[in-house]
Amino acid sequence: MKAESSGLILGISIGVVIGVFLAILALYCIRYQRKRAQINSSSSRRAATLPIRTNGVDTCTVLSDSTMGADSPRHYEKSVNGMSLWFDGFKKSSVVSASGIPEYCYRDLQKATQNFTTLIGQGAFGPVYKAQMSTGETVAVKVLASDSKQGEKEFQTEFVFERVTYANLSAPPPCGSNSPSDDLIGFGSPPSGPGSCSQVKLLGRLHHRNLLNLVGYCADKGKNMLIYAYMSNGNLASHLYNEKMEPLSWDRRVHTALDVARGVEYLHDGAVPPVIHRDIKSSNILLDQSMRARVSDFGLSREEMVDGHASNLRGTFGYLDPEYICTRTFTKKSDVYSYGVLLFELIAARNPLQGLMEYVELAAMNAGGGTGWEEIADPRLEGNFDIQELNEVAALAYKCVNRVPKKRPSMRSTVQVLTRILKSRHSKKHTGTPLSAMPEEVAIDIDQAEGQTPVRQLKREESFDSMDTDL
Ligand SMILES: Nc1ncnc2c1ncn2[C@@H]1O[C@H](COP(=O)(O)OP(=O)(O)OP(=O)(O)O)[C@@H](O)[C@H]1O
Repeated sequence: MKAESSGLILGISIGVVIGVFLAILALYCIRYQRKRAQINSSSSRRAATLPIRTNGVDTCTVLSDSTMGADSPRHYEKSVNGMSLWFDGFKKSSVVSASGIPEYCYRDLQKATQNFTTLIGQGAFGPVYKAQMSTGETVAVKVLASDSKQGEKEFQTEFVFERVTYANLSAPPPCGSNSPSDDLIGFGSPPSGPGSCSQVKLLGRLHHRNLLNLVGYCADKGKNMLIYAYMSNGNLASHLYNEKMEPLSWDRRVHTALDVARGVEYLHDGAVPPVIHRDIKSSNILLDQSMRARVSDFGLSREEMVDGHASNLRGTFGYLDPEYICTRTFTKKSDVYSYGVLLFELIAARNPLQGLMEYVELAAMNAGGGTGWEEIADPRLEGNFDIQELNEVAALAYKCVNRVPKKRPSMRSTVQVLTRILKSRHSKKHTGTPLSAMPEEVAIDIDQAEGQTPVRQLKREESFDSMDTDL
């Protein structure tokens, strides 16, 4: 009996020991499996976020496609390694430079522009050509005229953007003015030079649906060229002033005003460090194939010439903030002034160099209490506009051109006012219409007006980028 019970105890003990051993083994196996799974997933995540490398050159930044529309040379179809076709097509001839922007060789651009015969425009920088890349993408190539001092400066400004702007800021302002006001853009610390990572960050991060971004450049065989997304509907000025073109509808003009306001708002409040455009004007607003506007030439400024001599003033006469002319201090509010002139151009289709603002001042004497601005409306509109809306846009424009910079609204406020105008237009027209039933463009504008993507939270450019991809 005793032997029997001690055998039983021994059996139970052995059973317990084996059970515990098996449980420990099972736990160990589970933990091992989990760890393996974690290692696998983190290594694949790492692979997915590795910066683009082309020809062994690190880009320091992954290029965003957030600015790309249908006209863009980079409507990405991701290839296996995460690089776009845009790069793949040019692997042999282009490299992604240290600035993060792909560099192309002269020969390829010569071929793409049929030996530079496809002229589409001429600016102070030099001629602009339409180019058909071998991938089938269409781009615009700005060639720096070899005799153009302006162009050389501009190339430097656009390409070595941060360095030049910083240098401008640190120069003592002329006209006895004080150092730049708090309003003025500033860069935290001097960048370390061309090709540095701080420069990469600036150029690589200026992405917005309403900005025309640099998509490549060429510095080969003594030629400097800048490559941009091709905007098939040209510039806004030609739509306003070319009698051969269909006049823009009032509706399109308000949407254009909002697109531009959003692009500039991004430069002022979304970009880090903030950027002042310095040359907002209708010829710097380009229209894509769906007539959405993109602001071009941001951050650079041409020097105005007076009787063949450099005036020391950057920007374009007719759009220049009078306060800047006096103090030589350019602020965000100087951009707001130029934007106000552009708004009046949209309303009246009159060139600022041909007395637009004198015309506006005359009309302002009669306009008051939110009425009376309709007398300056573009005759080609043939009265096809909502009078109240036109008066609201004109009142906003008039605030933007206030002589006192502090009384001008911020670009963020202009975006809010314009979205409110669009919102009330559509609620008047479609009372009770759900947003989802409205045309996409309108729904997007109203969405943002209602703060579904609160701008205040979009201080960082990454947030603006993610907003762009929604557009
Ligand atoms: N990306 C583009 N897509 C289509 N057309 C373009 C593009 N870039 C420029 N153009 C055309 O070329 C013209 C000249 O452009 P550019 O930026 O060199 O000068 P601008 O802005 O018109 O004048 P300025 O140099 O005096 O400021 C533009 O007005 C536009 O018609």
